[in-house]
Amino acid sequence: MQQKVVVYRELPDQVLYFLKNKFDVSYFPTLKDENYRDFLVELQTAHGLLGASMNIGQELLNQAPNLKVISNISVGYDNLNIEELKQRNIIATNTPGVLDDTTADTVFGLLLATARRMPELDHYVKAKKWGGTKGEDLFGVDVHHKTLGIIGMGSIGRAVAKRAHFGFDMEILYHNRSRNMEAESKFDATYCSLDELLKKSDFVCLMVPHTPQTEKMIGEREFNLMKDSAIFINGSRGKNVDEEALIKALQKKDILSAGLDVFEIEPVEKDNPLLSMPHVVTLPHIGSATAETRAKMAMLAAENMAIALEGKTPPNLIR
Ligand SMILES: NC(=O)c1ccc[n+]([C@@H]2O[C@H](COP(=O)([O-])OP(=O)(O)OC[C@H]3O[C@@H](n4cnc5c(N)ncnc54)[C@H](O)[C@@H]3O)[C@@H](O)[C@H]2O)c1
Ligand SMILES: O=C(O)[C@H](O)CO
Repeated sequence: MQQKVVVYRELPDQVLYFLKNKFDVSYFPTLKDENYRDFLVELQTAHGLLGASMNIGQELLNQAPNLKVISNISVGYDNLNIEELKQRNIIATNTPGVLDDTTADTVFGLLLATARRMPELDHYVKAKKWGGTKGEDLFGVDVHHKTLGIIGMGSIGRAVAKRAHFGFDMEILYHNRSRNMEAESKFDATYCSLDELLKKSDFVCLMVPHTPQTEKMIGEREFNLMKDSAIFINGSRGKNVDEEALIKALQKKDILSAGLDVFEIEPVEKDNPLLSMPHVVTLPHIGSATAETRAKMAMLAAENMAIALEGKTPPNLIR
């Protein structure tokens, strides 16, 4: 009998074709209130679940008694409780590597856009305010030759460092769980304590996973340590930051501005004060979202699923 895979994300045709060749596929390109019941019914007989970012807790797992594999189309897996999955003999996989450059492009783009106030200036031009001379009130700050502090020198952190070092002559400081020799030798990055990084950096870029240890790791104390001229960039997870403290730091001008791809609550709440700060640049958690990279992530997730359901160890097993 064919094994069943439930998919809860829209997939490129070739990925769907690949899965359908091997499995009985129940496909939910989007999950809404209207089809959630059907999704739960399909889950009852599913061996695999493939998608991205849905929080998969006990309640959902109780609806999936035959589940053996969860394949995330993302590198982050804070939507899963790995210990709980282990107890249930369910294995999980993610999609590292294939999104590094695309995500680093977004993060660096966010850094540039925030430093040079590009969204604000775009509004200024389109609002037909561009008359005569442009005064200092429209100026941004330089990125090149400044100091970039990267917290989390993993795959994406290194791709950000590469851009900063080779493209912008930046000095790179980093803080990580352990020293990263590749970053030190290739990008001249200097390892330092979190506090030292916060005090010395012109740009602070957060690239750690969301775990119990990183939850709200950047809060009031950390914003106070940053320079008044610092620009904070978060390309990781919103929950790694105390968002209330970030809002206060921006309001009190303890830091200059922020570029954010991620928020504590997503989609971001409509009354979030960050949305009414013109100098704060916001993106809708879109770091890896190009058609090419999302297709690669989806195919890698499908391959992980296929290998795992064959009873073999998938390349991106989360341990
Ligand atoms: N914005 C987006 O669309 C987007 C895209 C991809 C990834 N992400 C996020 O970025 C994260 C990092 O991705 P990656 O592929 O570089 O992962 P990675 O595992 O290669 O790197 C993470 C790094 O963080 C370090 N780290 C972990 N906990 C730490 C701590 N408490 N203190 C200091 N350093 C710590 C690790 O040592 C590692 O070097 C993902 O987990 C995900 O949450 C966001
Ligand atoms: O973790 C990831 O891969 C990104 O945040 C996309 O969800």
